[in-house]
Amino acid sequence: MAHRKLEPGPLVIASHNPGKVREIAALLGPFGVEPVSAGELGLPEPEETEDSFIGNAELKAVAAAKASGKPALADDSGLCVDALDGAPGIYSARWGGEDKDFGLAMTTVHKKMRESGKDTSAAHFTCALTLAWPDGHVESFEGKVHGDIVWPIRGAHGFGYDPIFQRTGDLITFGEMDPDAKHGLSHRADAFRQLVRACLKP
Ligand SMILES: O=P(O)(O)OP(=O)(O)OP(=O)(O)OC[C@H]1O[C@@H](n2cnc3c(O)ncnc32)[C@H](O)[C@@H]1O
Ligand SMILES: [Mg+2]
Repeated sequence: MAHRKLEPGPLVIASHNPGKVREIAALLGPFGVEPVSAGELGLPEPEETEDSFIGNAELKAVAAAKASGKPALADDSGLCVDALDGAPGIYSARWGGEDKDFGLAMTTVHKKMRESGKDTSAAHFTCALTLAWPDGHVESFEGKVHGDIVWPIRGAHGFGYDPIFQRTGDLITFGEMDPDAKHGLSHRADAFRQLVRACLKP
């Protein structure tokens, strides 16, 4: 079935994570949409009750589109560590606790790896992006980037788990990478390319 195209105009970024909102606004830069964040509109942060990245991205995008009456774009993403059977996965934000402390979350990843007898592990980031319209129509895309967990943490760029993730073939972590470079090769960039092809190009 044909994908629905997004018309130029306002687009709600249905995320309460300032790091993500920054990256998504940068990715949307060239496409003539006017990003406005859920925080700016005072939209509530829905509880993420689904058991998949796409399920939670759809839940967040549909809630924001219905509440605002405008198309909305949500991102559900996370770090999946092979040595931890894919954890933290969809619980990546929750490992930061109430204070959203990703120093704590990264230490927890390292501690659990050590407990399972591993000092290193392959890992990947996943990003599900959903565009939703006020009538309930959704378009969803999933992107990935593969790499390894490094310890100790390195770099102060990006957000979340960036300082412990090194993409396969790179010598620097996402935390050490220039933000523009990360925008070109991340899990979010991968999902975004699919979304652009399907919904933003005429
Ligand atoms: O749900 P919203 O409001 O968008 O914000 P959130 O931070 O709760 O977002 P998620 O529920 O999708 O949780 C994803 C978590 O995974 C981590 N994460 C996702 N993408 C990342 C990236 O590019 N770099 C580092 N960590 C990332 C980060 O810690 C996020 O908090
Ligand atoms: Mg969340």
